[in-house]
Amino acid sequence: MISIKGLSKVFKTKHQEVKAVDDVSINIDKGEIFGVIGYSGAGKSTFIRLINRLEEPTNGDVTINQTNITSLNIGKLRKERQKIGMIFQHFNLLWSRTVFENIAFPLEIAGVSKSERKEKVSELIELVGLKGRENSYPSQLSGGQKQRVGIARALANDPDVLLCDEATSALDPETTDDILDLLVSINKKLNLTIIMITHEMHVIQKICHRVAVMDQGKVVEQGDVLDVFVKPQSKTAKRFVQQLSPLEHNQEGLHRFVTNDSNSEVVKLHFIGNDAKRALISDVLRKYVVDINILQGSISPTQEGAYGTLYVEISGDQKVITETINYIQSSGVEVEVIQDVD
Ligand SMILES: Nc1ncnc2c1ncn2[C@@H]1O[C@H](COP(=O)(O)OP(=O)(O)OP(=O)(O)O)[C@@H](O)[C@H]1O
Repeated sequence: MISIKGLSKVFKTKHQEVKAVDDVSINIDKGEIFGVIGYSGAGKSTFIRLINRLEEPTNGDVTINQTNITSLNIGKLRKERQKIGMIFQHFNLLWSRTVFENIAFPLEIAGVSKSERKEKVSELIELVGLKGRENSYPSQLSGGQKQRVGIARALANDPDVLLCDEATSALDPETTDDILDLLVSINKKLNLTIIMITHEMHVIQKICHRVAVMDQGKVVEQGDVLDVFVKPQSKTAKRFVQQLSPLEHNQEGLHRFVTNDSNSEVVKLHFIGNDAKRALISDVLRKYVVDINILQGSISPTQEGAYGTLYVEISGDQKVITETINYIQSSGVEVEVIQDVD
């Protein structure tokens, strides 16, 4: 549905050139929530602004529903932009207008009649959970409520795509989760495609189906959220994943828990999707005469299912330990034998 090919943006200043976005290619499916994560300065904001041409690309193409956005003249671009909603970190509301008037604004610009505007705005107010606040001004609203107005306004012209530029970065953790839940429910209800720019791995974990990791203008990794979380390939993705769930990727200090029994192996088990719900340990103990000492573990939910990691020490007869590991592996749970326990 969205095809981004070889997209680049070079900013030329007096003394230097900055490649803010460097040859980025991404395909996004209809109804997908696609996350783009990167540290400050990675080029995320520039990238998202290139999609609706708030920023003009230096090179490359953005095609949405077969329309090449990059080649449109300004008149056609304006029309096409009505199908691309956008929300911002600092909400960008009109402070002299009420909630109702803010949401009605894009409809006024699109030339929608007063009675239709009223109907549509009421529908949107209901959708984002702001009933009763129609006549409030932005200054009278909390951050979460302001972003709900931003979302309603972005949806006014029934867009095909919603661009979210750090939409939860100014909110506290609880309000962030409320807004993320709202975005998921809108995505499901309207089958709306959402592109989410963020520096928070929690946002990706909670709502995205796929993710691209940006570093110095380039996409250094992209894939299903579960895959990137379980097996991050790039240095940047590894850093992000580790921040979110340090336990899973940090085996330092494990030596404090192992028995140092010569007849034991320390292994790391990776559970993905439905495997995370299995009672694997009791299953193994019913089948094999071994002891299992749980060292550390965690489980994290994502939009695409849960993933978890468990470090265990398996003790017993070496032959039986090997059989146990083979059995766990054959049941679909990935096993990594840890040779040197830190
Ligand atoms: N208008 C501009 N003129 C010159 N350089 C710019 C301009 N906008 C962005 N840049 C540079 O492009 C690079 C990418 O910036 P961008 O804001 O896209 O990154 P970001 O990942 O969104 O970071 P942040 O989250 O801090 O905004 C940075 O080096 C920035 O200084």
